[in-house]
Amino acid sequence: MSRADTIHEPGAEALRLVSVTKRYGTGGSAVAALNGVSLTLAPATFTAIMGPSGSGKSTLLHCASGLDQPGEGQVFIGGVPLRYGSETEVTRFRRGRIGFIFQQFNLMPALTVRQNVALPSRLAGVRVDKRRCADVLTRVGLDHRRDHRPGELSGGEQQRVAVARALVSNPTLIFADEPTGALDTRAARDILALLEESVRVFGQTVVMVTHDPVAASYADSVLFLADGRIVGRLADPTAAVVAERMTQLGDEVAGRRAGRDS
Ligand SMILES: Nc1ncnc2c1ncn2[C@@H]1O[C@H](COP(=O)(O)OP(=O)(O)OP(=O)(O)O)[C@@H](O)[C@H]1O
Repeated sequence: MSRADTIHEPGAEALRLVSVTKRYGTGGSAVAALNGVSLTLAPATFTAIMGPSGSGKSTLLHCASGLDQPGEGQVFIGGVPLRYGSETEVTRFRRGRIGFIFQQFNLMPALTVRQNVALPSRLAGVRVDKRRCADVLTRVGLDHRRDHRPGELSGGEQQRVAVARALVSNPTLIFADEPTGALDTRAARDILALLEESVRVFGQTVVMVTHDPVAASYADSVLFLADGRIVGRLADPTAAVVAERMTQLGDEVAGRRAGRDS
């Protein structure tokens, strides 16, 4: 696969959220998982989302990617408003725009590696480009395992298949929810290197939720969330500085929650 095949044209923005709010439940038991979040990410950037447990990281990823619909606010992907409708419409909208990588890989155990990579195309009713599948499997170093099933692969290899599946439609945006959470250090490094390559070589935009300061240090910047709000941004993060900020943030949030509960 040549760089010219896949590089994305620079545009004004890859992702924009405007005053996105998401509440769960009603009345006294309502939880504001996101509370008026606005952000703009430039193309070909790598952003990590961090924050204490329950701060809204997964909800942010789900709302930004169309897996979930915000209660209020708007989401734009490459300047185009995210559309909600039937599953088919949403799947079509995402194709070529959005790729997902999850902590638990989410591969279909009965399908081969190649069939797993081709699945998003099939679901979107698009012809499966065998050459493209082979190219992305080569990129993640697994074309020689294309006829194996996920159960025959290590966790790190399964996550590399999931990366290939996310890349096959050449999306402008890749959302990763704790992509290294279930992996050992070496396998995690392989996945982070692939995400980094997507940004630096292929011009894609990566948004990654992580608890791991080392994983976050691969990003260009870290957005910190607390209680459903963006409370900080760190450019050129190092693992040590990220770890320190996370400790501070955890203490602040715990202090606020204790104050509310007393
Ligand atoms: N489906 C749901 N129903 C009710 N409350 C929910 C639901 N999903 C999330 N929440 C609540 O919204 C808040 C934010 O959740 P979210 O999963 O986005 O946090 P997070 O930062 O990803 O947490 P973690 O790091 O623990 O995965 C939490 O208080 C959570 O309990």
